[in-house]
Amino acid sequence: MIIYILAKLPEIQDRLRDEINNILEDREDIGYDDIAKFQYMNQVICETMRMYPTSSRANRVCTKPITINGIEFKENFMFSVPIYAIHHDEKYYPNPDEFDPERFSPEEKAKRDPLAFLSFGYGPRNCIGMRFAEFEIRATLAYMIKHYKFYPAPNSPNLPLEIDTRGLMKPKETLHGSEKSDKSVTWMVTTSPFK
Ligand code: HEM
Repeated sequence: MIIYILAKLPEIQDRLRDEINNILEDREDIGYDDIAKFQYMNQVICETMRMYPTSSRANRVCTKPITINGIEFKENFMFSVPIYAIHHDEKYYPNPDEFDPERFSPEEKAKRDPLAFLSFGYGPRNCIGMRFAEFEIRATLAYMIKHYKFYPAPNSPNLPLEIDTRGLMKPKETLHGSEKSDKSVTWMVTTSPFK
């Protein structure tokens, strides 16, 4: 999904590439210390996960009765926290269908309730693989953006993508590869070696 978005938004892709090249310079290896410096990349990833959270909801069971904002939760009540709906709530994210990594600048983030971003869930039962996933995504993205430039394939749907929120998030439309594809073309975007 993130590569698709970057193919559609070349200015953001170029800014991200500048950041990666500034930090890695000519090095091929990507270390833990580098990952912590990828501020703009972090913003791009968070904004992708805001618009297209992998899980559209998190489920919980009420262990003791409680009333919150006038809503009574009885013991053993099952309920869902609507991640997708919260991530698209104008109250937290004005113009929510626009992809804007600036929403996750340190200044903007500090103004927002941390519970307005729930891609990995929250609390003692949040995603156990979060730190691993965060590292893996950043290292993979740094390598891909450093070495390739991504373009949208013909007939690729425009942003924002319509998504199916049943179960794990997926686009409603198939993201087609290019008909002129060669070995360097992925299933959803055309690529060309960057150097
Ligand atoms: C982008 C990648 C990932 C996303 C967006 C994601 C998202 C989530 C979400 C939303 C939850 C539910 C949290 C809650 O209810 O508060 C969850 C739970 C979980 N995730 Fe992930 N996850 C990712 C990667 C991973 C990886 C790489 C692993 C394992 C290596 C993993 C293992 C788990 C496990 C075991 C749980 C259940 C935790 C529990 O019930 O205590 N996840 N994840």
